[in-house]
Amino acid sequence: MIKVEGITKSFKVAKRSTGLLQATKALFHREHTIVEALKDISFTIEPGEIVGYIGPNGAGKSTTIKIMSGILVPDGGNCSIMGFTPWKERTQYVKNIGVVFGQRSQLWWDVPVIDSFELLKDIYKVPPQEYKTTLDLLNETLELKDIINAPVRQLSLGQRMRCEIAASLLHNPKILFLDEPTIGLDAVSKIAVRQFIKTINQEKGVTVVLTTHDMNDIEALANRVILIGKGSLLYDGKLEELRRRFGTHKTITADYRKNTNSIDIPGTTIIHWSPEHAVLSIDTEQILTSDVIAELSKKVDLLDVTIESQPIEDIIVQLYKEFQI
Ligand SMILES: Nc1ncnc2c1ncn2[C@@H]1O[C@H](COP(=O)(O)OP(=O)(O)OP(=O)(O)O)[C@@H](O)[C@H]1O
Repeated sequence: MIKVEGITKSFKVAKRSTGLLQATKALFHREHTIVEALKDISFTIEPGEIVGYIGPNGAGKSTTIKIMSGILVPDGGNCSIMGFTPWKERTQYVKNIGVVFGQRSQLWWDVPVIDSFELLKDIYKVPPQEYKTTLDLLNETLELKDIINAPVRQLSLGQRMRCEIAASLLHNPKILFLDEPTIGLDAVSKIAVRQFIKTINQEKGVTVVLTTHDMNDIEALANRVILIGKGSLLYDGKLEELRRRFGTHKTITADYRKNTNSIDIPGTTIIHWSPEHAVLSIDTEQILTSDVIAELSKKVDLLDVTIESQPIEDIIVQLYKEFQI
């Protein structure tokens, strides 16, 4: 469905000069630097997938989404999405995709949301009956009824985001590009947006490409992640595999009968200790979790034990450090 092959994109950025002399010189001769936003990016995405496209600030995520949605033209490489080259056959192509940029609005600021929807219906030439059915469904699932008649400028961020997502789906696209759809939302709105994305993926088979800095979005939605850093693709695979390969720590919390002996176990670090309670971090490359529990039970009279995997957030931070991005 989506095939990206060897995409490259650079931006020419004017160097900013400090000081009056340098600024005057810059009037006559402006120096530029080249930012390589994407270097040879390739991947394919199958119909019905939800893919998390992640990486630190400036990695090239938005640039990729803009190329895939036809807004930007790459310097090199190919991109074929449902048989279209996005930036070449834009008018036909955009009927098949929905795009949400969390930081930018596609709705008209001063008019009621419903007026923006009507306009989008006309732009995309959505048949009236199809529009009504889709709108009814969106109204219900995104709970738009109370906000649809208000102008966008009066909406909270969470309310606006629900409207943005609805707007991107009015023409029943097969693919949805979401660039940070949960940015700035409160916990309840984030869960609602995630639930909705899951529903349209499962019930309507919409393919979703999602960029986010919120690893909870990724855990809740994406089976597969593509990680980029400084314009290069660093990992493409299952989230579970990422956890297995790079998640090298677990946390054990233990409650036991009063004990003042040492609970030092090689391969573990004591994060917290008291005579009846301890929290240990285990390096799973050095020792098995089951061996730690066995060792612990020799040293103390265990009452309760919980084991937690390393949060995906930590694994990603560790990866960014490892890849030096
Ligand atoms: N229009 C532009 N002009 C100049 N440089 C740009 C432009 N758009 C992006 N860049 C640069 O390209 C690089 C990639 O930017 P991009 O917005 O794709 O990153 P990102 O991964 O989406 O980052 P973030 O997580 O901060 O949104 C950055 O170094 C950015 O400064």
